[in-house]
Amino acid sequence: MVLAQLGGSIAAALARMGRATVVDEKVLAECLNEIARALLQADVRFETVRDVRANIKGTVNLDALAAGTDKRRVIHQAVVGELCRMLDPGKPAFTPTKGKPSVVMFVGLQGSGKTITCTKYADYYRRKGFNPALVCADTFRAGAFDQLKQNASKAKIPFYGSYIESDPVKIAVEGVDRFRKEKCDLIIVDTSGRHKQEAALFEEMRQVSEATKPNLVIFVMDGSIGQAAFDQAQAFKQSASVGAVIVTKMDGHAKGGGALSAVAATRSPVIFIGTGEHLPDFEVFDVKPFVSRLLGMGDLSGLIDKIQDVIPINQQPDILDELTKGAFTLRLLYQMFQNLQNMGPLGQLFSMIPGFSAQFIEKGKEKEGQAKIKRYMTIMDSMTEKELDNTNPKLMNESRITRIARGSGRLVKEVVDMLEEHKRMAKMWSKLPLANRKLNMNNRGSLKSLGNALPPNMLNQLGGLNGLQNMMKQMGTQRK
Ligand SMILES: Nc1nc2c(ncn2[C@@H]2O[C@H](COP(=O)(O)OP(=O)(O)OP(=O)(O)O)[C@@H](O)[C@H]2O)c(=O)[nH]1
Repeated sequence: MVLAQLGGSIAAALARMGRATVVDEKVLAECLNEIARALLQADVRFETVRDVRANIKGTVNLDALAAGTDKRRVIHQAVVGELCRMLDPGKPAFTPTKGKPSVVMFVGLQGSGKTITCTKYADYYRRKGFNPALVCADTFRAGAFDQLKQNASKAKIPFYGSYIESDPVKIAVEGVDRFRKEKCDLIIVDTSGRHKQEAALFEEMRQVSEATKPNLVIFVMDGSIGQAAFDQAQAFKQSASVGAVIVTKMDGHAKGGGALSAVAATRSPVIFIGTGEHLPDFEVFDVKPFVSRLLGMGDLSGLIDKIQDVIPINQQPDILDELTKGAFTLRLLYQMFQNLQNMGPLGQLFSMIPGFSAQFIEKGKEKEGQAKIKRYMTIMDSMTEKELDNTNPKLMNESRITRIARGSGRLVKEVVDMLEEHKRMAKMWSKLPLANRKLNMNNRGSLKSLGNALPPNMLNQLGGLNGLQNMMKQMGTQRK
């Protein structure tokens, strides 16, 4: 996952604090030191880190806590709350409405990833049922139109541009008019970039904007510039009435934390992040779910989106009933893995599932995650029906484990590891109150808002893979 290292360090600091016999000022200070170090390493501004730290300390106030209060929980909540605050500009951006024509203009420096991001954005909304179109008003860079054309064709999105016309305003107006007539509800205008912020760029942006009257101007920024994002975002915001930001190249960049927090400090909402060079490498940026995923606590709303994108309704297994009735058996785990394998980029998915460890999430380690699932499934293939449906912890004795290992061609240690992992998930599952297992949600909107509204620790409580299964079940009733 994006910023897996930062998330991992903060989660580790919290876990260490959680293991302390007594949580006192010293333990809290150590935990905060570790968190501050992790944030600084992710290139978050010193002043921001200082404020985060002071605010957590102010919120927690150990001395004032009533006897019997779960201090670990209070600290955990304060950290999550502060991380959210750090990344939240406090105002939402314009979002297009299906069936109602919107014009969205993209601006940014050359090489920021603007062109591919336009297509990712169009593709994202196409998958949501919109009818998007792309207009290439970048006449500055030779080859810009070809690049957009190539991307757009690949994504099957209509496009407009010209090899000979050199006036970006003319192209933009023609393109927007044409797609308005064709009843496209999301017309995306890609504008020229420049190597640096310069007057000519801002003047061109102003002219295109005046001529096309966009509902939203999106500034695309390279996330690897870290804290420098503040000045850049500020300059674009002032010169081009930027309404939202997309931060690209968040994959594998330690400075991403700096970029995100710096953009937020300009009070510009970050709406998506780019996490690679391909179309699906694009994630909605929503502060609470992002922080939740960052700390390995899952992101239910993102997961719903993903599931709805990839799994046809008639292929949804109806296993919620089994889950609500019975225990979290190995058979259920097997079925969940089976479903997960159909869902595409595993790294992205795992980070949305509460309870999955950071190793599953880290970008570049998806293959290992996938291999692990395959391994687990091979092991389970060698189990008897009784073993798969078993709820008695004593059943899996040495001789059974040895037999399963031999049968699946895996090491005994691997079988034991899998059983341990299953035990961990089953434990999370068992902690969940029965009422929560039967979440009754009637529409996608309420599901999404629930995912967003839940405090992260509650998301955590939803535990393991059961949240996923609840949602799968819901999909069956929502997509009519
Ligand atoms: N790793 C990574 N690379 C990205 C991402 N987004 C874009 N890129 C790459 O960044 C490079 C520049 O992307 P372009 O789309 O050509 O950049 P641009 O901003 O449109 O450039 P101009 O049209 O000249 O303004 C390309 O090699 C992209 O593949 C991302 O999220 N991650």
